[in-house]
Amino acid sequence: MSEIDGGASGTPAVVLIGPPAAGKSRVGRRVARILDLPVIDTDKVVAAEHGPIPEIFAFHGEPHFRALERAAVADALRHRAVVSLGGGAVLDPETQQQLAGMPVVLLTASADAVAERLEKGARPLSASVDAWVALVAQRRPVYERLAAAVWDTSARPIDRIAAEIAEWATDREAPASPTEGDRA
Ligand SMILES: Nc1ncnc2c1ncn2[C@@H]1O[C@H](COP(=O)(O)OP(=O)(O)OP(=O)(O)O)[C@@H](O)[C@H]1O
Ligand SMILES: O=C(O)C1=C[C@@H](O)[C@@H](O)[C@H](O)C1
Ligand SMILES: [Mg+2]
Repeated sequence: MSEIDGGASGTPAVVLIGPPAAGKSRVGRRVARILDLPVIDTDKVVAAEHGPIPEIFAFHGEPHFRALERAAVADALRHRAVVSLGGGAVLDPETQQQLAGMPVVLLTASADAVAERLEKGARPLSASVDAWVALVAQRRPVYERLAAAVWDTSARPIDRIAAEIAEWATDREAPASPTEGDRA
């Protein structure tokens, strides 16, 4: 299953949020594989439909990108899938409302861990570690408020983190064991 076609209608098994380079895309792919679900990466959806994200920022500006992102996120959150959101998607009030009650997992990472990762990709709002640190400091309250669980990806293998998140999501959906009263 690709990262841009979402699969069946429903609610997500896991929604990954967090700062740029925290690992949302990589971890999302692995969690989806374990759960045998499609993965939807909203950055990839926007890029597939509208072109590379750095170009959208450069030619049309951030507000335009956010509008495209909001639509992609709203659609993704209506699917039975593992959904990886873009790092800034949670700033949108409509998205915040839609995430209420969903299995939202925050991925975090230290500045040191991210320093190496930022070298590998073009991220318009995180061109330097200092920019990343400032952006995370500003967003942290929103990330933490929306998260039902948190994993730090700084120093642990992606496979272990993904296995734990998949287990958490499965447990969360398991029907509660019957109480005395229910069994009667
Ligand atoms: N637990 C980890 N250990 C080591 N490297 C990791 C880990 N998680 C992610 N990475 C690396 O960090 C980089 C960024 O990961 P990824 O693209 O998944 O982040 P992201 O949160 O989706 O970022 P963005 O917000 O830019 O989409 C990749 O090179 C990935 O291999
Ligand atoms: O943190 C952000 O605001 C962004 C993160 C990326 O995932 C992309 O969605 C885009 O580069 C913006
Ligand atoms: Mg990503």
